[in-house]
Amino acid sequence: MLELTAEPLTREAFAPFGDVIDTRGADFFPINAGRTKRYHDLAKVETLGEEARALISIFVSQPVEVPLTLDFLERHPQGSQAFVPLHEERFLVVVAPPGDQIDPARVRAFVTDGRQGVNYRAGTWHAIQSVLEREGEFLVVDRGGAGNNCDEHPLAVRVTLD
Ligand SMILES: NC(=O)N[C@@H](O)C(=O)O
Ligand code: NI
Repeated sequence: MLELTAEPLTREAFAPFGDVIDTRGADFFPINAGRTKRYHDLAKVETLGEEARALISIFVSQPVEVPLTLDFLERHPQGSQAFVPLHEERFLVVVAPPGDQIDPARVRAFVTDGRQGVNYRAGTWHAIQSVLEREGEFLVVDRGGAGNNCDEHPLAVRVTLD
């Protein structure tokens, strides 16, 4: 069983796996006669393969128990997948770099601070949505289309919080 302690999520640490969606530390430009700050292009949406298109969904998730025990990670080879909390929900993120095998030494666990969202780049191995403390609502942007877009890889992981 791989034992991990979740680290606070940062853009830098998450860079090998995708993007952190957050206004803090991001550039913006004014639009709408200066009334709006556009935090532009915060994450790369990937929709690959046949009949590919971007989907916008809302996930309503029940909270996970901590320590979180996992027996697999999944990946979406044909597209990215973004999760943005709608009510400052915190969630756990367990990831491994793209590739056909998972190297346990390269698996990382993060905890978000409620304001952060994540965008898993296509092929990044990740745990399924794991909200903490209370029911969570997430805006999800991912890929629809033909063919398989979800692979599972067995992996036994136990994630604790500091
Ligand atoms: N299955 C599904 O749409 N959700 C998962 O991909 C997930 O990462 O939660
Ligand atoms: Ni997923």
